[in-house]
Amino acid sequence: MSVLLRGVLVYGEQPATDVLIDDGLIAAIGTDLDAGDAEVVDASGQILLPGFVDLHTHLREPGREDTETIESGSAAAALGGYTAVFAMANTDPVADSVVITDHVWRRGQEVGLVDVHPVGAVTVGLGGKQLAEMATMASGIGKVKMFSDDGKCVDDPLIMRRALEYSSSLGVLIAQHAEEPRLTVGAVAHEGPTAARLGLAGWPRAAEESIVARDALLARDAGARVHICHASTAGTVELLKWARGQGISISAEVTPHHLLLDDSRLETYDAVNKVNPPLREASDVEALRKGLADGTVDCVATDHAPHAEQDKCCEFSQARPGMLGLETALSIVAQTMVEPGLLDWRGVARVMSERPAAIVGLADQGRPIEIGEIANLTLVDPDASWTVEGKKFASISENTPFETMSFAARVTTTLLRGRITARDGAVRATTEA
Ligand SMILES: NC(=O)N[C@@H](CC(=O)O)C(=O)O
Ligand SMILES: [Zn+2]
Ligand SMILES: [Zn+2]
Repeated sequence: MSVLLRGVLVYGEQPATDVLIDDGLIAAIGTDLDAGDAEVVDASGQILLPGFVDLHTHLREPGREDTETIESGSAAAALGGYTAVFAMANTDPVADSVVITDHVWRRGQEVGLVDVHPVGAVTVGLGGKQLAEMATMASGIGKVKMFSDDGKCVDDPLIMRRALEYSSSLGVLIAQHAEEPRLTVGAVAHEGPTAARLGLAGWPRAAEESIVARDALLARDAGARVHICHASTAGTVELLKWARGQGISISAEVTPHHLLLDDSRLETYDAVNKVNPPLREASDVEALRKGLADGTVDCVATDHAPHAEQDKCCEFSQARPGMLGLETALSIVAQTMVEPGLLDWRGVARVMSERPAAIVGLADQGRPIEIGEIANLTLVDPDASWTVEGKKFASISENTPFETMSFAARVTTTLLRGRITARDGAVRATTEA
């Protein structure tokens, strides 16, 4: 099985070249390569990047297969340019045991469109009281590398401290949903003038920042690493800078929606814009973009959060928080970071593939585009110009805040270990290869 990519710009750089992929590896890079019996992808002017890695995806299996499954979420991921995703543990039942984490990994491999790495829960049932059996999950078939109670904060400082100590002896990563719950009781929107005017209960920046600061100190003392999920405030960016300056091992992600949207979106009371942490102010968006550009914020993660129509199309305070992300992430990063000149395409490779792979320790992802390397690759058309329509997504759910927005760039093709998993809007199941 071989594939010839014709006329691509590797990392967006001139001159255009051909890339031949054979037997899962990059076999040749050069001009006018002989196609032989390879499938030819005419990709002139398209940008070749390492396959994207999403450290933060919700796939809802087991428990809410009416909103997303490992199969539908894998399709969304492949179409979005992803070759690896980390499926969060807040399923039903919670992924706090090796039975669930191994199921997630096995099912992902069966579907074969993207490597679905299970995230294990830090505490039993996301209850925040008792540590889950992290070592058992880490040594299962799913080889859990990341643990998170995402959806909930590990708010008890003693439990968090023990989790960090335990994680560093296991060599795994703890990812924290930074939200001090005492400061967000009943909160549904960013605490600020917009929420005050609209009569929505506010989620203050300090609820996030106080946990980021606390966990940086706990990681320092435990000699451990900590990863901050969905950073949303300018203050978090400042705290990350400070912590790095102290030599603390801290990493952080930002979502595409926090790079593009702010709380002015709430005017319509449409709960499609309700998310945790909430959409903040324009000054936060600006700080997050700058932080991502200068490396203070390590990477982009989608926090792809599918929800059923009945859980979104209701009173704002009752609606579930979260929005889709996998199929729009690259387009938004291109618009918010590449177009204004904050990142070049090499920078996109860094924040969407290389850094996330390094943070979680995936050896086969985020690799350089060189002969002999594993062909986990993504092709981007910078001039595709398309309009978002939720009902056309591979995701079962349709809760996108980007509905009717138009974007210039789009993923056209994804290859997982040399096999085309998505091309021109359609996925290819393993059996068709
Ligand atoms: N981001 C969200 O608003 N929702 C996530 C949970 C989470 O990421 O905190 C979900 O599971 O729906
Ligand atoms: Zn979260
Ligand atoms: Zn999440």
